[in-house]
Amino acid sequence: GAKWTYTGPHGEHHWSMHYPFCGGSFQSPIDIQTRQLSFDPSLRPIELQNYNLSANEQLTLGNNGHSVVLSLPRKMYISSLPQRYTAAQLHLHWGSSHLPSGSEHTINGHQFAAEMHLVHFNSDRYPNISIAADKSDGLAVLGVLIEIGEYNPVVDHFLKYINGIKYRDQKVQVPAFNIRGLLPTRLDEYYRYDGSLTTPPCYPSVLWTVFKTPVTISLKQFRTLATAMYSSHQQETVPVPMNSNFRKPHYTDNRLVLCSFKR
Ligand SMILES: NS(=O)(=O)c1cc(-c2ccccc2)cc(-c2ccccc2)c1
Ligand SMILES: [Zn+2]
Repeated sequence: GAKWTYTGPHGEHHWSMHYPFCGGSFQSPIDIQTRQLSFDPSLRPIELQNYNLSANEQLTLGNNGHSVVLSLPRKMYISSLPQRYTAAQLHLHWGSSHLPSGSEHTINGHQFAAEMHLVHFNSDRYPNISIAADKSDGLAVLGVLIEIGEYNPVVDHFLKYINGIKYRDQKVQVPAFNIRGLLPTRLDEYYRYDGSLTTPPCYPSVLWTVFKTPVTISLKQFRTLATAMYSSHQQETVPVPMNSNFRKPHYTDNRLVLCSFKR
């Protein structure tokens, strides 16, 4: 598709020129206002199957020009939703080394250092993620807020290979690991709303689950994430550093934002 960026003439305010849904409704991310939440007792703990991958398997870690993307095997899925949502990939959004705030979802206006998205598609209804991507019940994304603190040994399972994917379209194979370890302990406490892809084409096709509890990475890990990669190809004369790859929050309008927990 047409090129898009997070700043400049192809930045998010211009996305709708080539990607009309980006100017539409049900857009993500949003600012989660905890005083406006509706507790929904029917929101069950998130249940994940086959997330505990073995080191004998390999995953593809890539630079797609906008983020670091880790491919996930189809045996991984969410089993607690009305239909099976099968894993496709995970990727991150972050700030810059000078401004370590780059999450997409914010809580009461507070932006976290980064955010991880685990993208799943409705495999009960659609044969693959490309077909599912623009369907209203097509995708389910798990959002994990990331703040700077304790070193995160699980994130290093892929972060330590990031210098092999410095440039756009580079890929490396990495040993798989327990993807569950990337998520917070409490999978029963989360925010839930209907939204969209936070990047073009911004399809309003995402059932969002944002966990209440952030995970931490160390400042050193954050700086690695925020400074290692470029959005440009290796052979390009002008290297474009990849950072601040987050979309600004959108108005919730009259959308209900649910939560699975009281208080
Ligand atoms: N941020 S997100 O979760 O809404 C998201 C989902 C998907 C996505 C992935 C597979 C199938 C369908 C949708 C792709 C991206 C993306 C991020 C960076 C660059 C390009 C695309 C982002
Ligand atoms: Zn994302």
